[in-house]
Amino acid sequence: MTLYADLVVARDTGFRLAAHLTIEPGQVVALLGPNGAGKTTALRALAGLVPLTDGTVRLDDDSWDAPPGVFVPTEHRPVGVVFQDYLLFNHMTALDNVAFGLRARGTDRATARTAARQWLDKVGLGDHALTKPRALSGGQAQRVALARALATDPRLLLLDEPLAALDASTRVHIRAELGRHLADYPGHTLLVTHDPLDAMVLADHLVIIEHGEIVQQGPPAQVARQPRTDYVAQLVGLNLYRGTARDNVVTLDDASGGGELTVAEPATGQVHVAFPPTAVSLHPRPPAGGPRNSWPVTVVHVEQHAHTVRVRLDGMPPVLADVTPATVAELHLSPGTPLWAGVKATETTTYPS
Ligand SMILES: Nc1ncnc2c1ncn2[C@@H]1O[C@H](COP(=O)(O)OP(=O)(O)OP(=O)(O)O)[C@@H](O)[C@H]1O
Repeated sequence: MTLYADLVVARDTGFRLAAHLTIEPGQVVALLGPNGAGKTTALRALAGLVPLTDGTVRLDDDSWDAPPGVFVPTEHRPVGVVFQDYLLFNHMTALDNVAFGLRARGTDRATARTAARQWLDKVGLGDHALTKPRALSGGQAQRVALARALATDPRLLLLDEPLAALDASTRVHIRAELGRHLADYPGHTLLVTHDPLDAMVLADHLVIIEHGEIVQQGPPAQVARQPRTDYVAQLVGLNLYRGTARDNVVTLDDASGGGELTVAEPATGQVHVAFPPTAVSLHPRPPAGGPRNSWPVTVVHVEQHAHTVRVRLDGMPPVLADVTPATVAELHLSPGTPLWAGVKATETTTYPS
């Protein structure tokens, strides 16, 4: 059951979205792009909140939009949406908010409330069933919105900047939790976000749009390795690993390339470690002094962007480094050059995975 979307939406402001998306069952596709690129328009077109000007949206043979003949309104699409500001009803309890979607689809009151209670338990809010949204924290409100979207058993889950309203520390936890729910969700997910970290951690496939058109797509690691535009290079330029933390040392998984990193914040258990390519320094010999990580690497690829050069290096772990053109000349960087990579522990961010 593939979701096919050939989205064409022309606005009278002159903006035109023309993007082709496919999402497989269980897949999480992240749609990234600068302000005004057309991300929300794409999400709204899938939800049936904006009709297509041309193209089609269909789930296998079930057509939802195919102008001029076919348009299935939102309430008749098997779609769950989590909006950035959650759009919870303030006069209703958390339970009634979650039950609402089911009631709107014709489920009787008792069945809707039973299902809503189960979903609140699943997102860890069983004790807050009778709380009204204003008395919930941002993270709790986000979970209610997710439970409401999932309670209707949608085939397509649409998440519009689902973590944007949260403060940084809550965001870390809710991101990990959302990742667990998405891993269990068998349907198709589209995540619209500005945040490359959300996209890299939560999605299997990135689609980047600029000016209404797709400029690049692929698995996160591939897009990060081979960005095609400056915007993409800046956006996804993130070294991201998984491993097991014990105090300040993280032993990286084989899938992340192995090796060990010393991090600033002590942690235990499974974690992600991230740092930007600008935090990586390159040296001809092992760098001396300071609380830094250093390990031997070999240059795989050197790519010039507008103001920096991105260097892809193999090692344990492999790493991306952004350096100046002067450094490229000074260190004679070309594929095969052996070097040492250095990253200060204080430049790393660690969070539970
Ligand atoms: N209801 C509307 N009527 C006409 N034009 C619209 C409407 N909504 C959005 N647009 C225009 O469509 C274009 C794409 O907007 P959209 O909100 O989809 O971008 P976005 O990538 O989601 O941006 P942001 O990250 O700022 O939310 C913009 O030029 C915007 O002005």
